[in-house]
Amino acid sequence: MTAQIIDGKAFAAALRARVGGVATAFETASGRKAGLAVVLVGEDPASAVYVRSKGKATLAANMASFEHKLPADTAQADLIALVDRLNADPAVDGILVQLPLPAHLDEQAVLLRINPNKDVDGFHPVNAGRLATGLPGFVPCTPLGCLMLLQDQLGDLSGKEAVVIGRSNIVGKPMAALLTAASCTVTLAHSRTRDLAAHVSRADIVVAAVGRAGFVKGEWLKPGATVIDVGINRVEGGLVGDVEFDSAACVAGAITPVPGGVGPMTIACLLRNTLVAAHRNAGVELDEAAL
Ligand SMILES: Nc1nc2c(c(=O)[nH]1)N[C@@H](CN(C=O)c1ccc(C(=O)N[C@@H](CCC(=O)O)C(=O)O)cc1)CN2
Repeated sequence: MTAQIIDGKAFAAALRARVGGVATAFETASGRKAGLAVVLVGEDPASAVYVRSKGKATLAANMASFEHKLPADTAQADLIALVDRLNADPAVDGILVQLPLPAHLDEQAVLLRINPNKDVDGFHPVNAGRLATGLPGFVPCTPLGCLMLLQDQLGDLSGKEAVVIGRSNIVGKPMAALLTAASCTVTLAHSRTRDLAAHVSRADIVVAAVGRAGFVKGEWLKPGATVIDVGINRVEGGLVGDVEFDSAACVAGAITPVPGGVGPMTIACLLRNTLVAAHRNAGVELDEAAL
């Protein structure tokens, strides 16, 4: 193995500490804590773990955490009514509805109901539009975390060839938009892409977000490429990413592990977005780029 391992866990811990310091200063300046409301519907075990982690991380960063746990058979109207109450609550700066929702609920309608200025997940189409057009808004946490890791690793990304594999609204599309804004030349590849290996072989940066264990092979990579693995696939023996780690680590210059790479950045960026929302809502100045 020759690749450097990108330690997302350590980077995320440092970001959470920085957010905690700024959150304390925010409380002094505004007379209240920044607040994050998290809504969990049902009992999906992985979602319950993520929601618990979010609550703990929020409190540890000196912000207020409001957890709303609803039964799996919650009606659409009741969930919408809760979102409306959170939209109107001045103690709540950020609202997050944990995904996936149970199948009977209309996810898009729920996400559309969140006030875009409290949409710290960055999933509302208004925030997607702001990202696409370079306006200030909220960027989805996982791609934002990937961008931070890439900039820490490579510095200026301008002119780099980047391939993003996966075109979801939550990761692939915003990731491509962020890399475009960072002046990369971006290919957004997906399940219908022909000769994916040829695209990947030209890339300085590969972001894999396809949701298929070990899908990207080491022999596809350009030697020295930086590989960001967004996949979290549960297989016998534990968690693996979308990249075949052992073969990729022999060719890449740097690679994120799974676990301990991109995953921890998701929650750290959620805290960051919540603190940004609090400053905007309270009219307290913040150097957002420095956070
Ligand atoms: N409303 C949202 N729902 C979901 C999101 C999201 O960003 N907003 N993302 C995922 C789940 N998620 C946070 O919600 C999340 C996933 C993974 C991790 C993480 O730290 N993973 C660890 C491994 C954890 C394990 O052992 O299972 C890692 O990769 O190192 C954090 C948050 C879907 N839903």
